[in-house]
Amino acid sequence: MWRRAASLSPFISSSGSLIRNHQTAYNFKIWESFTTEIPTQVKGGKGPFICFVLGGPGSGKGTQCAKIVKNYGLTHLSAGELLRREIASNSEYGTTILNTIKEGKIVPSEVTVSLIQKEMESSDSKKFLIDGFPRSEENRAAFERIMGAEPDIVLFFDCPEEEMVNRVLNRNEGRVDDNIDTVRKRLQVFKALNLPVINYYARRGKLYTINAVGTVDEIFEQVRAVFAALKPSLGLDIPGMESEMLWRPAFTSQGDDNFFVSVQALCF
Ligand SMILES: Nc1ncnc2c1ncn2[C@@H]1O[C@H](COP(=O)(O)OP(=O)(O)O)[C@@H](O)[C@H]1O
Ligand SMILES: Nc1ccn([C@H]2C[C@H](O)[C@@H](COP(=O)(O)OP(=O)(O)O)O2)c(=O)n1
Ligand SMILES: [Mg+2]
Repeated sequence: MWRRAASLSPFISSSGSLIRNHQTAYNFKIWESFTTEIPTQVKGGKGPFICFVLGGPGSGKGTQCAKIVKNYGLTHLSAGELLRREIASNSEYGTTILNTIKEGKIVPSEVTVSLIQKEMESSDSKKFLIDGFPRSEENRAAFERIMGAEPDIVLFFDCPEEEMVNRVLNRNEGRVDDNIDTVRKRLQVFKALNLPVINYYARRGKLYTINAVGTVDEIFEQVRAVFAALKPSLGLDIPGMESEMLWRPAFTSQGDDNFFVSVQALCF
């Protein structure tokens, strides 16, 4: 079992804060603290690499996580999937979880964190993609308290509400929460409880905001740029991350011009 102190090391300060040029779907203050600084938690085998994946319902988190897994081999833990599995297993919390999800609300943090904890501690992986978590300050604090860990980076899929609603209503996976009433409630909960967490990580210099409008591949190119940007400062120090992944150039299928255009689009 791994453990890591919840304290943070200083950031590498290489290029200062930058302002993004795409209008955020939510008019909040990512731009004030968005930065290209690469967080450097104390590495050296103390804990796994952790990437949280955030965004509203239908913003494309799961879709992009599947591509990250395929390209970079991180272990994907979807908080929502773990909760749905718990419902399906008729566990003691099943009914409460089901009702909470139908209402578009957030399941008590202890339940969700203990499911994540079980997965992480029984896994040999050293690099985790934790999707749909933390969805509230309470989620975040519970993870830090129980796991003694913080994310190395946080991806935020920034998507306009109507696009998210359309995607959810067309998702077609038979989910109890994919209906107009629940998704509207979920959007309210997202704004009230999740945006503050996203802002928190922006202030900590850990947030990478992805414009979630476009084709799946276009969006993934932005994700690829984030992982490429991690390479120079984290080098081979991300436990378990193969050198091949870390040294793979971004946008291999495109020219250098496209690379810089895309990186600027991501960062400014
Ligand atoms: N870039 C995209 N453009 C259009 N539809 C998308 C895009 N990305 C994902 N989708 C679709 O939108 C729905 C929600 O995507 P999903 O990955 O489940 O989002 P989330 O996990 O954030 O709720 C799915 O049906 C998915 O196939
Ligand atoms: N940290 C979390 C994650 C999900 N949940 C619950 C509440 C969410 O509306 C549902 C579904 O989450 P999931 O991440 O699968 O949903 P989306 O992929 O964003 O549509 O699960 C939770 O209570 N706490
Ligand atoms: Mg999802």
